[in-house]
Amino acid sequence: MTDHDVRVLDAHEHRAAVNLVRHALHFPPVPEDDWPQVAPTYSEGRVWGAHAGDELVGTAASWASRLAVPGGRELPLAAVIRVGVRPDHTRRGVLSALMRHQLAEFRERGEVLAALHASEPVIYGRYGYGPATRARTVSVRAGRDAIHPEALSGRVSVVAPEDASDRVRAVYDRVGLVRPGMVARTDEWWTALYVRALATGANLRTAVHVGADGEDGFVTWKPLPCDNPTRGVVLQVEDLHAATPAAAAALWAFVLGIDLVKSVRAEGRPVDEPLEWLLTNPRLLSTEAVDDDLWVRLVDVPAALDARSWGEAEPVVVEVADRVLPDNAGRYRVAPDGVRRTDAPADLELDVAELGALYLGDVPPSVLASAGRIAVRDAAALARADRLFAVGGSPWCGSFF
Ligand SMILES: CC(=O)SCCNC(=O)CCNC(=O)[C@H](O)C(C)(C)COP(=O)(O)OP(=O)(O)OC[C@H]1O[C@@H](n2cnc3c(N)ncnc32)[C@H](O)[C@@H]1OP(=O)(O)O
Repeated sequence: MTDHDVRVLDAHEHRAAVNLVRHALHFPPVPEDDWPQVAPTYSEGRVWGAHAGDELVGTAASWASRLAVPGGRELPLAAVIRVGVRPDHTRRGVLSALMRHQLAEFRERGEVLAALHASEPVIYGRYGYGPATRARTVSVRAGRDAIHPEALSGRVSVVAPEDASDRVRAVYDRVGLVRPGMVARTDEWWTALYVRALATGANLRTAVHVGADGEDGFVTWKPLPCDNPTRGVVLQVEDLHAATPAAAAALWAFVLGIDLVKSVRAEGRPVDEPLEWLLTNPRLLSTEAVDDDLWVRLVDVPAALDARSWGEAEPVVVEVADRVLPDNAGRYRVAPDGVRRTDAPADLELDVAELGALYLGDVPPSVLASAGRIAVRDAAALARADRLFAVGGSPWCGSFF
C-alpha cells in the first residue's frame, strides 16, 4: 500500500501530469510552442495524480472510447494512457494505487472494458489486464513492381498536410471497427496523434486511395532520419487502413514505389495481413517482430462476456478470480446463446487477466492451459472452450494510444 494522496487532477494540473509521464519515459517536457496542441487532450475527471506532499509523483489517465468485440458489437471502453511514476518514487505502490482508483472510476462510469498498450509486459497483469491482440513489425524492400499488379485498382493521391487529419479521419470512420480489437478514435486521439504531429511540423506524409466509391483507404508515413537520401531512405508507415483489400494493396504499392526509398518499415500491423501474398517476391519482406499489442481488462465481466459472440459448442462453466474488482469473481456458464452466472461446478478456473487475453479470440484457452495459466477441472471442457472462444481471423487494434 502507498501513503501517497491519489486524486483526480484539474485541467491546470494536466501539463505537470503530461510532463511527468514524459520524464518517466525519458522524453523532454512538452515544448512551450507545442502545449496548445496537447492541452485539448485533457479529459475531465479522467486524469489521476498521486502526490507526495505537494509534489505530483505519479499519474494515469484515460479516454472514453469504444472497442469492437467478436460478433461486431462496440462496447464502452476506457482507453488507458499516460501512466508514469517519477523515478524517485517507483516501487512503492504508486502505480497500484492509481490503478485501483482508475478501475473503480471505470466501473462507476459503466465502462465495460479497459485497454492499454503496455510499455513493458510485466506490469499490468496484476491489475487484470491480459495481452489480447498481437501486432507484427515488418520491413519490405522497396520497388515499383513489389506488389502483384492484379491486386491493384483505383488510384492513390497525396494529401496536403492541412487537409490530412480531416481526410484520414473520414476514411477511418468509413472503414469502421471491422475487426475485434479496433477502437473508436476520439477527438482526443486525433488531437494527440495527428493534429499535434502535423501542427508541430513532424515530417508526416499522407496519401489516400480513391476507389469506385470515393476515398476508401489511407496511409501516413515518415522518412526515418538519414544523412543522404540519394543513398536510399527508409520510410516508416505510421498508419494504414483500408476498406477493401484492393485499397490496401494499392497503398502498399504506392509507398513501396516512391523514388529514393530503399525499404518500408511498419510497426503494429495485423499478424494475418496477407503482405507476403501481395508481394511478387515474398522474400522482400522480413518480419522483425511479433509483439503483444492491446492489453484488455474486463471491467464488468458479465456484461463483457454476454456482449461478444460465441462459437458452437456445448456450454462450459468458467470460474473467474478478480482481486481488484471482486464483484466480477464467480462462475459463468458460457454458451453459444450467451453467458450467465451459475452455481454449477467449474470446468475451468482462471484469473480475470487470462480472461482478458482470451476475450478477443487471439489465443485459444487450451494454449493458456498448457502454459499453466488456466486450471482445468474437466479436460473435455477445454476442447469445448476452444470452440466457444474461437473467432475467424486475428483480432487487431491498429491504433496507438
Ligand atoms: C499505458 C501506458 O502508459 S504504458 C507506460 C508506463 N510507463 C512507463 O513505463 C514509464 C516508466 N515506468 C514507470 O513510470 C513506473 O516504473 C511504472 C508506472 C511502470 C510502475 O510504477 P510503480 O509505482 O513503480 O509501480 P508499483 O510500485 O505500484 O508496482 C506494483 C508492482 O508492479 C511491479 N512493477 C512495476 N513496474 C515494474 C517494472 N517496470 N518491471 C517489473 N515489475 C514492475 C512492482 O515490483 C510491484 O510488484 P508487486 O505487486 O509484486 O509488489
